[in-house]
Amino acid sequence: MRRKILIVGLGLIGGSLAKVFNRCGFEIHAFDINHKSVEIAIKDGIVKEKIEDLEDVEDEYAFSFICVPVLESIEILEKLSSKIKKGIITDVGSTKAQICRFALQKGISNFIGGHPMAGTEKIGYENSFDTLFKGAYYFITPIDINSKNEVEKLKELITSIGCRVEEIDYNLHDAVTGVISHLPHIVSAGLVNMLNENSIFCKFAGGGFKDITRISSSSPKMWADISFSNKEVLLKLINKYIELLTNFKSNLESNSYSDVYSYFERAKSIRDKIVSDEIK
Ligand SMILES: NC(=O)c1ccc[n+]([C@@H]2O[C@H](COP(=O)([O-])OP(=O)(O)OC[C@H]3O[C@@H](n4cnc5c(N)ncnc54)[C@H](O)[C@@H]3O)[C@@H](O)[C@H]2O)c1
Ligand SMILES: O=C(O)C(=O)C[C@]1(C(=O)O)C=C[C@@H](O)C=C1
Repeated sequence: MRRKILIVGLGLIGGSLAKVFNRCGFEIHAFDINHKSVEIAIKDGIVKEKIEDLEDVEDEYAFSFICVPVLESIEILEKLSSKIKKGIITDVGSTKAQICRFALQKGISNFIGGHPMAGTEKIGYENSFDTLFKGAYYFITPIDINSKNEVEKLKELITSIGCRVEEIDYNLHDAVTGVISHLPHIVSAGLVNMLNENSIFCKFAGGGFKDITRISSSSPKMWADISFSNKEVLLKLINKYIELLTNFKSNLESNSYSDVYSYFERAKSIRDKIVSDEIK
């Protein structure tokens, strides 16, 4: 008998997981408020069964993945944890402190937080693909009440789809992703918001602008949820970023060429190292 995986939220990430787990031989069942995406996935041969209502979920899944925007995830976890007692429940949300604290508070010991550091600016099942996670880092944020055996089982599953698993404390996770993912999305959207639609700026936007703003085509719901879910971290980071720009501004005002040069020189050296480490 094929082992079963439940996916709640069959969008870009849920759909990509469904595709890779189906390829690995699991039987996939799925629930999404957008029933169409599950129906298409059944036609594609990716999903075997559509769950009509989360109240009807049976305790038959080895793994259940919550793949909805982060502010929706807690309610889903609350519902699933009242039904699923034998298998592991995990999520893919971009923030981890809020949901892990909730699981701790409610004593949901079969919940183990997760987060793949892979994605695109596209939304929905129609843009999902089975190689999205290949070679990507995948954070796992266990809590004290998890069984070590179950944490190992989740790590094994994630490794089997080609990810590099990193176990990390949930607070540290949110501090790190605040810097390398959440603040960059806020900044990128800010640059785009400086323009007006159809303006001369849009017409002439070149490679540089398109590179730094690609991620601004991402889901507004996903990013509004992340911003509130990681609010305390982001408020501090935004202050730091304002300070950085303020320093740059005063160096420019005072014609301090060497300081302005150093701003770009430091950035180049760090960015070049990130890219060269990736190739190794
Ligand atoms: N997109 C990325 O780059 C990326 C990367 C890593 C993690 N994540 C995380 O993955 C999660 C999903 O993001 P995505 O990119 O797949 O978004 P998406 O918009 O492509 O998919 C979300 C899906 O969840 C469904 N949904 C929304 N609310 C629901 C609910 N209450 N019950 C059932 N289904 C619901 C939507 O209909 C949609 O199909 C988010 O928590 C996000 O933070 C995203
Ligand atoms: O490549 C992109 O489009 C992404 O934004 C992916 C990205 C990221 O910031 O790196 C976005 C959010 C996730 O939680 C993980 C990955």
